[in-house]
Amino acid sequence: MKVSIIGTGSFGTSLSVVIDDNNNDTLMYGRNQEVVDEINNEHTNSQYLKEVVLPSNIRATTSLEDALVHAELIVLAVPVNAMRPVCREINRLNQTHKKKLILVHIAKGLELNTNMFVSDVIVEEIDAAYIDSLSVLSGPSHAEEVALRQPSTVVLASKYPTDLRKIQDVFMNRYFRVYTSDDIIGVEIGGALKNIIALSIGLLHGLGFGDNTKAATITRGLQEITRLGTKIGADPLTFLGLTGIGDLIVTATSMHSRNYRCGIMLSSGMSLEEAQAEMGMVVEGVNTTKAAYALSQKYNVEMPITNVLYHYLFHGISQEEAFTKLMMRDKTGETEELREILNEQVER
Ligand SMILES: NC(=O)C1=CN([C@@H]2O[C@H](COP(=O)(O)OP(=O)(O)OC[C@H]3O[C@@H](n4cnc5c(N)ncnc54)[C@H](O)[C@@H]3O)[C@@H](O)[C@H]2O)C=CC1
Ligand SMILES: O=C(CO)COP(=O)(O)O
Repeated sequence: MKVSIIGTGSFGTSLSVVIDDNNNDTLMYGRNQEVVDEINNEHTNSQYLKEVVLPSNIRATTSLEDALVHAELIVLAVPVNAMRPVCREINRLNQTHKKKLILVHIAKGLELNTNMFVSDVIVEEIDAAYIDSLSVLSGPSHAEEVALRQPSTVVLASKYPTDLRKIQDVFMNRYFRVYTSDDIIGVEIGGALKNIIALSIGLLHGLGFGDNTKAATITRGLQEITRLGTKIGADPLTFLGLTGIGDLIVTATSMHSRNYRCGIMLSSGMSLEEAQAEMGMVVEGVNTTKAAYALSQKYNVEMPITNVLYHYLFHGISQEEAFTKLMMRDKTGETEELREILNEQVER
């Protein structure tokens, strides 16, 4: 297949290796001329993936129109905050070309201010008449390891009933196993909200807290992600899978994770702005904490960790207040709140 990857950052570049290994004709679009030249001439992308040599047939362009014309399938591999402008531009260019688009996005987060899922942002910006299919690819998959062909497993979930098998073949191979799902809400919520928990655990790690506290945060974090997701209409089983607990483990326990590392930087006294600038790559957990906090209020779902991180990051509550809020909140059964939400779903 002819595949265009929109975005020459960490994950877009690592997926170019997978897609090229599967004998697809791979073109990357990037807005930065130097990065594009480096991919074409040196077959590296040293700003985002050090020590990785890309297959020499992967090409890159700074022309979004060329990428659109080339594509039988488009992989949208930009951060959440870039998804809307990029899709708007694709849609504008497509008024001339009138292509029916097969779209796969890989962004993990919620849009700031609108609190929307990425797939909904895409649908808002690209004319329905031009969308043939729209899927999300998500799961435990650090770009650094995918690019080195380390065995990884992900999930492809679609918004529309579509021929997922055809898309699965573009990505799947002996080191990149792709499962399918029809629960796009669950897959997107899991991918987005694990960043909040990873950021929290990075903070805890940096502040010197131990394994008990981290295990509690991962487990109770999954519980609150599942509560919000189920309330919004996700299948609760999705959170037991790769895009739920799987991505939570890989992100909340790894120095590859930008969210985890951002938490560590904050614990050393850096401001949010300083930590994000130092990272030089997207830290989706920051905006997603704001958006998820807003959703928890809107849907009246208890999300204590998200709530505390939100107030810690944006309203300067102290560590002591944060722990009091978490440890001394109203007494409850371990699964009581989730059970109530599940019962509501059954009644509907
Ligand atoms: N890095 C990883 O291991 C993984 C990342 N993701 C998700 O993928 C998304 C992208 O992440 P990364 O590739 O890691 O980010 P990154 O920070 O490494 O790269 C982002 C890329 O997007 C480009 N970009 C930003 N705004 C743009 C615009 N308006 N037009 C064109 N290009 C634009 C940047 O120039 C850069 O090349 C995020 O939502 C992240 O959560 C998903 C799976 C794994
Ligand atoms: O989503 C990821 C791996 O699955 C990467 O997480 P970070 O954005 O925290 O690096």
